[in-house]
Amino acid sequence: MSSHDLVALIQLVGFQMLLYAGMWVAAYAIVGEERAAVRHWLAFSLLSGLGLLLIGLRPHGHPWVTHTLPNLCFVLSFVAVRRGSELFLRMRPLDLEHAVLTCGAVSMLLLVGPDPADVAPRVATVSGVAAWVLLRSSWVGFAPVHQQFGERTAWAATLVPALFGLLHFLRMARAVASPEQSMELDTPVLINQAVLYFSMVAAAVFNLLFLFLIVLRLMARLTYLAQRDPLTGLLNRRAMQGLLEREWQRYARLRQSFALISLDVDHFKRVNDHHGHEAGDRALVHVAQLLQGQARELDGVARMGGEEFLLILPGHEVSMAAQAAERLRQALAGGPVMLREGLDWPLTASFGVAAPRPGDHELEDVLRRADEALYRAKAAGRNRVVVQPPGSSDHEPVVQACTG
Ligand SMILES: Nc1nc2c(ncn2[C@@H]2O[C@H](COP(=O)(O)OP(=O)(O)OP(=O)(O)O)[C@@H](O)[C@H]2O)c(=O)[nH]1
Repeated sequence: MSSHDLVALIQLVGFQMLLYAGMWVAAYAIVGEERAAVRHWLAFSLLSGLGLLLIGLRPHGHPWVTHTLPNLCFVLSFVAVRRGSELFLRMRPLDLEHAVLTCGAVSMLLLVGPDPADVAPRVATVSGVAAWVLLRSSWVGFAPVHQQFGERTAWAATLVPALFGLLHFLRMARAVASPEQSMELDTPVLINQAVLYFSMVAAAVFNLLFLFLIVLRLMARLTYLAQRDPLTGLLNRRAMQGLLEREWQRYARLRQSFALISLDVDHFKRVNDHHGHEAGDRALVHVAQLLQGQARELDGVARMGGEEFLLILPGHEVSMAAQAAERLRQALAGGPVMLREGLDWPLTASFGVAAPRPGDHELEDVLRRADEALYRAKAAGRNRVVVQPPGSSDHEPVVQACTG
């Protein structure tokens, strides 16, 4: 490859990086929580693109601009890409290490200056930073990517940067071992061509993969939000409907039991009327936390609307569910809720418990009995659990526990 062709390749890679910078600018508007990471990746693409285009200006231009400045850009871009990835993967950024690396490399480059006789220290510095950042992030980043996005993604996200890091390591080793053979990036030798071709591939893999991972994360977040009640974070009615249908199918096909606990906070309107909607919200969050805290991992806990909640307990017979409901009732009634600083309020709830039984044709039969039991609990004076045991008449629920 001629010197002219190599410069053209450098400029091509530079423009490619600027294109990715444009992509991150466009992505910035939609990425929400990932903005901090995207800012770093935008800086990475911009700085490395700028550095490459400045190299493309050689032999014209001031040596500080065409020799030292590009290398400064590369050092900063490598640190930026690593910090962005740490933020994206929810790792604690290693800022002390970043600062030491940046200060050390920048001081070295400024100290050495653009003199053509000092190619080796410049190459060793930049390739050393690149090798360290790429190899170390691949090593440390594998586990979090694996945990969050799966094994194949982890290999894709770490193998290419690791190989690119290895290439930089070889370039650094050559600059240290035989400084006289060390060549700037625009010198047409094999290692420089390899670095440039590989950087095209690595940049494409990195930028497109991480854009894809951002989209994946956004989709997961949207799915999560579509299933949650915004105030309490519990499942919403729609998500609970899905769980109910799944459990009903299991019961209908395999006779695997499940039970429902329907509960409604007593005299909740008074909280709003006396202390305002915000205090009411605080009380609802308290109930939600209590229910979620007591539930098993496989139980479903939903806010069905207003001050009404529903729990589904897979594998539970009705008697076990009644005991669970009684525990919840006692826990709620056991202490007042702090509605705000200095304001405690006694809160109780009424509970209705039901489970499928022979003769049920559809899920609605069980839901109706749970609602009926709850209605009876309210009618009987509130703050109690009413159970409709399997086999009893729909119209004769049993008062299982009663206080208040
Ligand atoms: N703060 C707050 N209040 C809500 C919310 N959703 C519904 N409510 C209120 O919940 C109250 C429900 O009142 P009612 O249906 O009369 O029931 P209650 O006062 O709990 O009486 P019983 O159920 O008969 O014990 C109403 O005042 C609603 O405005 C909410 O998201 N936040």
